[in-house]
Amino acid sequence: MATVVNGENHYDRAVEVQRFDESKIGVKGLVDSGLTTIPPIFIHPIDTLSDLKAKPQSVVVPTIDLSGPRSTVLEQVASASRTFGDTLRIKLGRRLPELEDIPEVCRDEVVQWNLHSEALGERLMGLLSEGLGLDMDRLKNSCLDARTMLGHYYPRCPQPDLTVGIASHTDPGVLTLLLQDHIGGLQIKHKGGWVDVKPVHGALVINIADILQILSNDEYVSVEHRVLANPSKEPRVSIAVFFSPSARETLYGPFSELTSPEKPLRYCQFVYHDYMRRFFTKELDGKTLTNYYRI
Ligand SMILES: O=C(O)CCC(=O)C(=O)O
Ligand SMILES: [Fe+2]
Repeated sequence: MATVVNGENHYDRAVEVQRFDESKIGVKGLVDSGLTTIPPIFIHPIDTLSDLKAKPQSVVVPTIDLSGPRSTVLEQVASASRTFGDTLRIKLGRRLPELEDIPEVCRDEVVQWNLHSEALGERLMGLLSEGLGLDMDRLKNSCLDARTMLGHYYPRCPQPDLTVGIASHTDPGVLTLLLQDHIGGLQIKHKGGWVDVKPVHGALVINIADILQILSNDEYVSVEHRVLANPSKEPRVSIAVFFSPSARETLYGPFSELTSPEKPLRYCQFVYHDYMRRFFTKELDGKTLTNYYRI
C-alpha cells in the first residue's frame, strides 16, 4: 500500500481513510469534538493548495430571471451555457423515493424539492434543447427520469488553507440544480482562473454537466467547479439534484442533428453504466471523463 509523505509524517493513507470511514464520526463529528488541526488524510497536495490561494477573478456569473419573456430567457440560457462555459443562476420562479428511505426530519422538504426540481429540470431542458435548435422535448425525453439528490454539509474547518470542501470536478450527468445557502465557497473555473459563485438569495446554480457537453457535441460546455473549505463559524449546507440518463444500456453520444462536415462528431458513443463505472473509479480531477470519450 502507498505510503504518503506529508510534511514530517509518513503514514498509510488507505488505512487511515478506512479507519475514518469505519468510525462513522464524519467530518462534523471531528469538528464537534473540538479538533484544532485537521488529520493528514484531509491535507491536499501542495499543487492544489497553492491554487487555492490565487485571488478569484472578478467575473459575475449571470443570473437569469425565469419569469421574463420566453424569447429573452431562451436567448440568455443558451448563450450563458455556451459562452460562460456553463453555470448560470436562475431565480426560482415522479418519481418519489421510498418515503421510509428519507430521514423523517427532512422528509416533507425532500418530497417537495423533488417535485419542484423535476418541473424546473423539465423547463430548463426544454430551453436548452431549443437553444441548440432542437425540438423542445429532445433532451428531456432521454434525461429527465433519473435524478439523485445530494445534501452536503461543510462544517467550519480549523485549517481551511490545507484542504478543500470538494475537489475540482465536473458533474457527470446532464444537468445539476444546486441550492446553496448564504455562506459561499463555491467556485467555477473560467478562462483558466477561479471565480466565486456568490450566493444569490432566491436563485439556484445550474451546472451544465458532462453528458450534456457530449450530447451537444461541445455546443454546451460542462463547468469545472470546487468548494473551498469553510472558514466560517457557521456550517455551509448545499443540496444538489443531478439529472442523468435513465436507460443504463442505451447508447449515448452527440445528437446526430448537431454534427455536420463543418462540425464533425467530437465523441464516441457509450453506455451509461460503463460511463458511471469510470466516474466512480477515478479521483475527482477536472475534465477527465469527457476527455476519455473524445474522438
Ligand atoms: O456544495 C456545493 O456547492 C457543490 C456540490 C457539488 O459540486 C456536487 O455535489 O457535485
Ligand atoms: Fe459538482
